Amino acid sequence: FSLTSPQQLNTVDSWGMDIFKLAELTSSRPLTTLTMHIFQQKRNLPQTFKIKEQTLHKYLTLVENHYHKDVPYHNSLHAADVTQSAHALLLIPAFENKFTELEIFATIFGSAIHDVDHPGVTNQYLINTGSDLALMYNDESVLENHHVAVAFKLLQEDSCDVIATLTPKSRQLFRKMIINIVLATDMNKHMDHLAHLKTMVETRKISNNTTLGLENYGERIQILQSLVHCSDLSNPTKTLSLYRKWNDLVMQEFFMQGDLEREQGLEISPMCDKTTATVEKTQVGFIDYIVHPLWEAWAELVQPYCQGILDTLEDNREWFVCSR
Ligand SMILES: CC(=O)CCCOc1nc(Oc2ccc3c(c2)CO[B-]3(O)O)c(Cl)cc1C#N
Ligand SMILES: [Mg+2]
Ligand SMILES: [Zn+2]
Repeated sequence: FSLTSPQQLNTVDSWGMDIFKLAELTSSRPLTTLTMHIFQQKRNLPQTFKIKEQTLHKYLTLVENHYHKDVPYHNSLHAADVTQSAHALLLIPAFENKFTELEIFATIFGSAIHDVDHPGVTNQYLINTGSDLALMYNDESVLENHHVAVAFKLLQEDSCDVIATLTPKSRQLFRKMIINIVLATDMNKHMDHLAHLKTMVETRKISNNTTLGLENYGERIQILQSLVHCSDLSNPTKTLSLYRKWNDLVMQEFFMQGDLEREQGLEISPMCDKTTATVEKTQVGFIDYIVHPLWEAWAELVQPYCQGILDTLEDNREWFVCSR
């Protein structure tokens, strides 16, 4: 797997990396290529945790194969995009030497697996249709629980256990962090999460200490959860051409779900009815109620490092307003 790393990979540290181009160059194995590159070239994690290159490659290939190629948005390209975005956010100077190697490992790993085996429909759809997954997880964070369970199940495959060399204590902490990070990507948890982030920003202001509160696990994991959640909702903060590509893909996925709901005589979910939805209105609403408040809080927490990202988000919103 000494992939001659496509020159695209030398933009892996930047916010504007074109992951679509990487997918073309790697015959659509972007997740494995990108994550190997970040682990090895950028973070030296196999060295730190004595992970054999073959084990890491085999596991990432298995994970990538468990993303659905026929799902327009929630496939391995989205996972690669979130992983690269999370990697770029971890490089913010405010975080320099703030997180342990295990926390960095968990953040990159958690991003790579955070949507594995996503079926291309929402939690609500799985609940409404009485799916086996909803039955399994009692309607609570159904997809997110499934993503974590699949990721850990795949570790048990032959020579795929990338955390075999960790001490039992580190394995336990790693697993706890992955569960906390991936379950925090459930949109049902978004408002609680945003409230906690705002509290963290306020307390930092009051105590006007410039350093981030990183005393206890609760605060540390909350920053990593926010970092991955922001990466998961980063499409509108990227260059307009990238954002419009992601938007086309997610609307295809939503409309496919709407078609399924119409066929089954179910109420059609918000944003999923291709006969009524106006894509631009959907995006302006998503930015105004979800994405901008989150990124505004995040930018304040790490100021001034994400001001440019917030500016792009606001410009992109204006573009969608004018184009509807
Ligand atoms: C162009 C975009 O920015 C698309 C982002 C996804 O578009 C939405 N996603 C929403 O919620 C989720 C956000 C994250 C995720 C999921 C659902 C399931 O897996 B995931 O972790 O990727 C909501 Cl509520 C609205 C939109 C809109 N538009
Ligand atoms: Mg998800
Ligand atoms: Zn996602």
